[in-house]
Amino acid sequence: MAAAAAEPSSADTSRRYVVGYALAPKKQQSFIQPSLLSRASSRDIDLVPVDEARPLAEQGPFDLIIHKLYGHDWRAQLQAFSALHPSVPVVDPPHAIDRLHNRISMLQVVSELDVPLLNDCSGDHDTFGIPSQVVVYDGAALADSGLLAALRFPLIAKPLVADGTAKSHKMSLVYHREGLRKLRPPLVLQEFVNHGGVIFKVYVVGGHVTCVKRRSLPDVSKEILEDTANEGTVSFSQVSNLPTQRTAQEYYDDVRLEDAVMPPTDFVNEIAGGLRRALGLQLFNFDMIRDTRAGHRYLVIDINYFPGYAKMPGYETVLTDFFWEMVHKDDVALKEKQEEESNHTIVK
Ligand SMILES: Nc1ncnc2c1ncn2[C@@H]1O[C@H](COP(=O)(O)OP(=O)(O)OP(=O)(O)O)[C@@H](O)[C@H]1O
Ligand SMILES: O=P(O)(O)O[C@H]1[C@H](OP(=O)(O)O)[C@@H](OP(=O)(O)O)[C@@H](O)[C@@H](O)[C@@H]1OP(=O)(O)O
Ligand SMILES: [Mg+2]
Ligand SMILES: [Mg+2]
Repeated sequence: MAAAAAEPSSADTSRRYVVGYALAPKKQQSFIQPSLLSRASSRDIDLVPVDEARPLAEQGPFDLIIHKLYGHDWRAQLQAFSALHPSVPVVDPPHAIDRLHNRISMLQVVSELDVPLLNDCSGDHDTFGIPSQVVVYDGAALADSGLLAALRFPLIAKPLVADGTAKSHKMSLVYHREGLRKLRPPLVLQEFVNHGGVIFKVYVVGGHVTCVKRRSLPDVSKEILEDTANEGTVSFSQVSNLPTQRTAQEYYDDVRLEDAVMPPTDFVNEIAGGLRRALGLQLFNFDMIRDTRAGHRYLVIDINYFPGYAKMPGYETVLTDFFWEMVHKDDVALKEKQEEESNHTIVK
C-alpha cells in the first residue's frame, strides 16, 4: 500500500487544488460521495464536475482531470485541453484506456507480463495467466470445429467489445457444442475454469493496491456437463456485482465467501504493478480466479477501467492520497531535486 506522500515544504499551503471529473451520471452517483468530497476538501482538494455541454478548455482552472467518458467529441475536448494546459495531468490517457475495450487486447497484456516467481509460505510457486480463448467474428466460425478444437467445454461466451454498455456485460455459459448455435458474434469464447465460486477483485489506484473477494459463478459439475437434457447455454450479466451477503439459495449451495483464502499479497502486488506499467493506466481493477484443479494457478479474466471504487474499503482516503500526489507532482519533484542538490553540497 502506498503511504501518503509527505507534504513538501515548498508547497503553497494556502492554495486549494481543483480536480475536474467527467463521469456518466451513474458513475457520478456512486463515486462522488459526500465522504469523498469532505476527505478531499480536508486536504485542500475540491472535486468539480466538468460541464460536458461546454468546451473543456474554457473551464477550470483544473489541476487534474479524471474521466470515464468515451467518443470522438470527448477525445477532441481532452486534446484541446491538453494542448492549452500541457502540465495538467489527464487520468488516464484515452489511447491507454482503449486497450480495455476489447476482451482480447485486454488480456493479451497479462500474457506478456514479466513478473518474478514468488514462493508462498509453503514454498510453492504461485503462477498466473489467462484462460484459453478464441475470438469469433461471425456465425460461420462458430461452426468451424478446427477453431474450437483448442477449447474444452464448458465455455463462457463474452461480447468482444467491453465498452461499458449493458450489452457488453451479457454473457453465456455454454455446456456443449449445441449451445453455440444461440450465440451472437462478435464474441470471445473462453474456457470456463472451476474456481470454487469466489472471485478476487484487485483495485489499483496509482501505486495503491487492494484485493477483495466477491461471489462468482458456481463451479460446473461433471453431471451438469454430461446432462444431455440441458439447454446447452445459460445467460447472465454482472455476477460479480452481486451482494456479498448470501441468499438462502446460496447458503444451500454452500458457497462460503468468508472461508475463501486470499491470494498472497506480494503476488497480487506484483501482478498489479506489472499491469499498471504495461497498460500505462492508474485507475483500473482486474478480476482473478484460482483454478481449483491447480491450487497455485491464478487466472486473470477481466480488466475494467475506473471500476466501482466506492465498493473498495477506505476508498475516500486512497483516492484523496492519489489526487494529492497527482496535483503535487511538481512540488515533490522540486523537493527531491533540492534535497539531492543539498546532499551533493554536504558531500562536497
Ligand atoms: N473463464 C472464466 N472461468 C470461470 N468464471 C468466469 C470466467 N470468466 C468469467 N467468469 C465469471 O463470469 C463473471 C463475468 O465475467 P467478466 O468479469 O469477464 O464480465 P464483465 O461483465 O466484464 O464483469 P465486470 O462487471 O467485472 O466488468 C466473472 O465475474 C466470473 O464470475
Ligand atoms: O459504474 P460503471 O458503469 O463504470 O460500472 C463499472 C462497475 O462499477 P460500479 O459498481 O460503479 O457500477 C465495475 O464494478 P466492480 O468491478 O468495481 O465491481 C465493473 O463492473 C465495471 O466493468 C463497470 O464498468 P463498465 O464496464 O460498465 O464501464
Ligand atoms: Mg468482471
Ligand atoms: Mg469487465
